[in-house]
Amino acid sequence: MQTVATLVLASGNAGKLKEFNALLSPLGFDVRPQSDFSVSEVEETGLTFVENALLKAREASRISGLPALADDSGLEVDALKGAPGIYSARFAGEPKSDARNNQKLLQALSECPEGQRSGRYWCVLVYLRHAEDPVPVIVQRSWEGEILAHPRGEGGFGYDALFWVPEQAMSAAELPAEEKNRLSHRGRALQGLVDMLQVVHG
Ligand SMILES: O=P(O)(O)OP(=O)(O)OP(=O)(O)OC[C@H]1O[C@@H](n2cnc3c(O)ncnc32)[C@H](O)[C@@H]1O
Ligand SMILES: [Mg+2]
Repeated sequence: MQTVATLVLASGNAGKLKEFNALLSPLGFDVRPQSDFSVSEVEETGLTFVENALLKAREASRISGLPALADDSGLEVDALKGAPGIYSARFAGEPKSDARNNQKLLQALSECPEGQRSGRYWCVLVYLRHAEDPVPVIVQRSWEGEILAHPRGEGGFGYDALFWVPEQAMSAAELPAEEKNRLSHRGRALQGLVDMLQVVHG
């Protein structure tokens, strides 16, 4: 297949990289992880997903000299006033650990009854043509769900085993990968981004 574009993925998260590859490779994108260029993790100092995604994309593009795609995402839980939000990756502190983050989430909701455990994943994608691109392409999507009281399923990453998807009657970790990519915050944001790239950049 003809390569439509080469880009660097500004993420060190193996779960995200797997999902991006599955979605972008069939569309003809040559997707390179930022580790190929020894891009190190930037400090995520923003107060919004979009600021953090911009910081990540800019750094990856600056170091690699390629267009960059960054994802800043997280889980917003209503009963926790939106936490862990932009702090989802480091909810239980450093070093980042999905297992400890999940434990902390269960603990924080231990008194919260069924029916009051609503939440959503957010994904903000930023695409930069180059490090100083003044016209970033930005797409944000959410995915509604409920936080389970016990983990279910082995797939996905992050909080997926605790994220119940009512329409499918499964946790995100029980959904087949293609199904998660079709429904998820990241999958739908990426679809939106690809559509916008065709309009904005031809
Ligand atoms: O910044 P990069 O290098 O991309 O990797 P990261 O894991 O630090 O990524 P974020 O800063 O964007 O934090 C997002 C966190 O939100 C959670 N998360 C986001 N999308 C998710 C998904 O599809 N399934 C499960 N958890 C998700 C998960 O805990 C991630 O670590
Ligand atoms: Mg991060």
